[in-house]
Amino acid sequence: MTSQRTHRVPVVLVTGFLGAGKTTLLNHLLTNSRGVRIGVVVNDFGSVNVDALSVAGQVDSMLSLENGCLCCAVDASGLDRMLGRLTDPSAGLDLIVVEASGLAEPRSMVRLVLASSDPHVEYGGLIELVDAAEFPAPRVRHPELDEHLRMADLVVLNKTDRAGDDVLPLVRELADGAPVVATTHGRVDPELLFDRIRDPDTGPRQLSFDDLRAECGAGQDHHDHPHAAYDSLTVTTGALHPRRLATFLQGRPAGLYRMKGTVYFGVPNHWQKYELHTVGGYVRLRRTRWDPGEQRCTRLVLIGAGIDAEALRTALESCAEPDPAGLAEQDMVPILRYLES
Ligand SMILES: Nc1nc2c(ncn2[C@@H]2O[C@H](COP(=O)(O)OP(=O)(O)OP(=O)(O)O)[C@@H](O)[C@H]2O)c(=O)[nH]1
Repeated sequence: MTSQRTHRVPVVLVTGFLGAGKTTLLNHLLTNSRGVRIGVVVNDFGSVNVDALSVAGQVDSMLSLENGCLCCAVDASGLDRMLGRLTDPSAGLDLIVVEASGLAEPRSMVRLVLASSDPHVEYGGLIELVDAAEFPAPRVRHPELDEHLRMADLVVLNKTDRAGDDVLPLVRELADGAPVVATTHGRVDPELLFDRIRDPDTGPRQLSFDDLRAECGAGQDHHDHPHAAYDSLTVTTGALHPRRLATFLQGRPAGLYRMKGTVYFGVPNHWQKYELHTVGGYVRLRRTRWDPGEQRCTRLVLIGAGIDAEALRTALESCAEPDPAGLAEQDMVPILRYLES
């Protein structure tokens, strides 16, 4: 192995539609890293990088980008600067994982990494996550998702606990020869990625010129990208009334595909921090702890197509409760049915 080789750090891209489980997979890799030192670049679509908050604390080095898609970068220099900081030998990292936003265009992401002028950067492959339960609906709206599967070096069919048996054969067919691994909660064998560090010959397949031909080339026209039709908004407020939030969730418009973030209820015996995730028809609430000194508040990112952002903001803000300590514990009942066991 030459000394130059030892200084090249594989950069693996993790892509997949909104809510497919990218952060979950990333956290799985980080907690099962088996001594492999991993740097992370997290890119979120909203103005608050919820994904960055979810992985913080577990990672050897993390850089976060928010409010826009990395794939929209006009040139590679922004990503290059970030990758340069992580691949520098002084950072001592073995692998960089870039978690794309759920609306990123994988081809553009690959091009950005391949175009890197940083001699330490080595393209490490594309992992495309598929939400086995929600896959059919976004696929109708975004036929390009089929193509994303064809480009991948590894397809992870996630959330198989929520899906029927018919999805795996379909995804295998669409993946066109790329390996497909069926999982729950992003629990892929980390060796699938780490092997590539130890044995570069098992690295990503070479993408052809056609694969990479600039769909958003010289003119950088992003109208074909999934995110062109999507809006996001961030709502920050105090405590939410659990019943009002439950009603909001039940009546949320179909276009509101994704919600994520932190909810504060402040109801007696429910002072904890709650993480809320909605993906299509799926709603989950997870009880967790506030960090020391963390402000007790609600902060949610909402992402959808054809949504009336201001109406949603008003509707969610009107779930606020100025005196949550005055509520009774049974007010939590309608919302607790979404609580993860
Ligand atoms: N039932 C089930 N839920 C899962 C599984 N994997 C992830 N989830 C849940 O799906 C929700 C979304 O997961 P994330 O990992 O945040 O998805 P993401 O792809 O990072 O989301 P975006 O960055 O917004 O695109 C969370 O509530 C996860 O706990 C799974 O295999 N089964």
